[in-house]
Amino acid sequence: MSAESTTPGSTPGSTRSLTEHVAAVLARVAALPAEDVGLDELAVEGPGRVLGADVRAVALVPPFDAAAMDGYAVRLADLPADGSPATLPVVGDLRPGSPPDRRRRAAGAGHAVVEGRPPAHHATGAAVRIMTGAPVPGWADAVVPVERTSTGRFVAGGPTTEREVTLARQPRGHVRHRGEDVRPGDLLGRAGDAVTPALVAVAASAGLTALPVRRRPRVAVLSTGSELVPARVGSSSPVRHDGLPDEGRAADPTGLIPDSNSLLLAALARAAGADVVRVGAVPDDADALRAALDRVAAGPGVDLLVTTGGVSAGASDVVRAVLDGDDVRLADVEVAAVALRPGRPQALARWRGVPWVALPGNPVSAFVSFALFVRPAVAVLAGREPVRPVRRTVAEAWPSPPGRTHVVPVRSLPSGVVERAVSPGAVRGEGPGSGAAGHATSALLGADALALVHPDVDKVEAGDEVDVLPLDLPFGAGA
Ligand SMILES: Nc1nc2c(c(=O)[nH]1)N[C@H]1C(S)=C(S)[C@@H](COP(=O)(O)OP(=O)(O)OC[C@H]3O[C@@H](n4cnc5c(N)ncnc54)[C@H](O)[C@@H]3O)O[C@H]1N2
Ligand code: MOO
Repeated sequence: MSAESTTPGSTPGSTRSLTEHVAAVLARVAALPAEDVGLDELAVEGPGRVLGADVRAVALVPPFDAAAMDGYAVRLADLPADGSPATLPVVGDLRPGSPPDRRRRAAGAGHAVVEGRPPAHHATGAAVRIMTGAPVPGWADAVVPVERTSTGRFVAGGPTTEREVTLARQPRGHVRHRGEDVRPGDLLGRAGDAVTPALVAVAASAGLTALPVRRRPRVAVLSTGSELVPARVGSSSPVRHDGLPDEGRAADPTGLIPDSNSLLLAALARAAGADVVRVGAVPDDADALRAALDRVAAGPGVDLLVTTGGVSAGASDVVRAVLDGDDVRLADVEVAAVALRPGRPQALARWRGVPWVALPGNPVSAFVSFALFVRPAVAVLAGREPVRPVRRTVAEAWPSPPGRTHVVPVRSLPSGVVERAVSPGAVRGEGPGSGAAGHATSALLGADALALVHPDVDKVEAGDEVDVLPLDLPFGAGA
């Protein structure tokens, strides 16, 4: 994040810039230890694992000289140098999986041992049928593709029938040479790189059976608010579906709303490469929150607690009530007003030693706060570099209230410029919809990045460049 000035806010606690709060969060986490995990497990586990150490090859790839084409292995010296054809006896048939002919290579002469046939000796040389991937005999130095020979083609599964073959030198040898791809000691991946499908495959080819990877961070997410009910189909949904003309606008009789934040944060944490423990909603009751935190923090291996809501100045702000109280389980409390819109009220602490990032409850604020503070923390725990903002040109002007970093959900157009992502309400001409409002979550639906407009800027003009934090790099290799 770029450096910026701080602006006083109404939320109690110290006032700080976005950059300062990012630093405060990251100061509380460190890379988890590395452990060796088998390639078979890594292959099916999915993305999110990061190398804890450099990885080097221990074997040659290819491990032996191998045919790159189905055809005949020959010794070039046995074929006329002017490219005219020669007829050679076919003395063997090598398939992938056949052992290399070490005995004859060591002797430096003679021909391949034919499966089921005795070795043949021909003063003028010989050819051996060879299939792609089979070891090339030590005496041979080229493979002539079958379609360039008198045989024309091989019949799959058919016997070796031809006793001789007519062929000529080809411009290419069609031999994959031992170790030409990878040699022991070659660097395959660096500490901090994401485990990719290619790395798993190359490591296997290069003689490794496991990789040193950091444990996947385990993140517990918990939302607070007595207004929250689980978003379950068929439950006592507070939304009216009575078919009245004002359906969807009717005043909700219960004051309850679906708990969308714990779903949002769980999905974001998963997309950031974490394992997730989703607690769901806890009512605005300090004892209930303390008990929920205890249940999560006492469990095995939770590396980060993330809560939403209850962090501002309201009478029922339960996170504040717990953070402001005296408790032996609580440590290192920082309550901050961050010069950020949305996402100003923030708090940090430890509960039973587990780092706790308390995000505001407004859903867009929670989303933005996750992207700015929690995703980088997950990256650090995982041993990855956090995703960094990039510069992008904006397609259209928009107002930007100065004094705070204005976070605007944007989407990238095919030309690479970005425009604001808007909510259905804004499309209808109602509501703020630009995502500037902390509650207009639907503006996030089409967003692939967050524009971070500097606190000094009061208007973004078409053609301006702004910092943009990509949202679509869930398991990025550190780019
Ligand atoms: N006097 C002040 N009031 C407020 C301030 C302030 O500085 N002084 N800050 C405002 C800002 S900015 C924000 S953001 C919110 C954040 O407050 P809280 O973290 O205490 O959030 P809540 O009050 O619990 O909830 C805010 C809003 O979001 C809805 N919400 C909460 N959790 C969920 C959930 N899990 N799923 C869906 N929706 C949720 C909640 O119902 C509220 O509408 O405070 C302002 N007030
Ligand atoms: O900052 Mo609140 O987080 O504006 O919505």
